[in-house]
Amino acid sequence: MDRSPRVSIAYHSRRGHTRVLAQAVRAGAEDEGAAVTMVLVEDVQESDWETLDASDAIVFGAPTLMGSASGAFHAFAEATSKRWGTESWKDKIGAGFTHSSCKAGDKHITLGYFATLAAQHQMHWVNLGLAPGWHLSHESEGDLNRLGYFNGAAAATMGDLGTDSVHKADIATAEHLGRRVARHTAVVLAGRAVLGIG
Ligand SMILES: Cc1cc2nc3c(=O)[nH]c(=O)nc-3n(C[C@H](O)[C@H](O)[C@H](O)COP(=O)(O)O)c2cc1C
Repeated sequence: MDRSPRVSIAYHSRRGHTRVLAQAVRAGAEDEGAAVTMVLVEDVQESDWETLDASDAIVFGAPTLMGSASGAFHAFAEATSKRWGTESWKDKIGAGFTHSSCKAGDKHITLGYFATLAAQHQMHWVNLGLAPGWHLSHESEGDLNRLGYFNGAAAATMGDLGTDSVHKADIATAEHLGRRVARHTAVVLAGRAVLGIG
């Protein structure tokens, strides 16, 4: 493969916490050599659609609101139906992350929804790839994947706290996801090049 993996992060954030995660995913992916573009799903321009269409991987991100991805993200997901119709995102890499106030807060539904959206587009889902942290008595809240999710990166910040309070372990977990997506995308691109399947 003679080019960097192209990774887009398509996300929504109301108050900035999910943006902190998006920036961490970006940092991790860039650390692994990916070219990363951020797409704000509440304001998708034609150039953003072109960026998404040209991406090797798309990472979905949104706060969990009322037990699922935010309404703005769902509106974006509906707008991707044109790509669904043309199967133009088929075989891209997909992954996801979410933030909410509660430690659990039904975030698994948001991550599961992202995986379903990727499956509808016939994409390949990359999970978090971490054992759960902070689940044995000698472990700590500072562990990677401290909230114990598998389908993507999840973070929790109490509802009255600002973006400075996003937990360092959650930021590191999001960085891990970005590195994993970039690495896996590079492997897929190299494999396709060797096999001559584009
Ligand atoms: C309408 C609404 C619904 C919410 N629903 C949930 C929820 O289901 N679970 C949860 O843990 N937090 C919930 N929250 C808290 C949000 O997840 C939290 O404000 C959000 O993740 C902050 O991220 P942001 O700064 O990126 O917008 C809700 C907040 C609002 C305003």
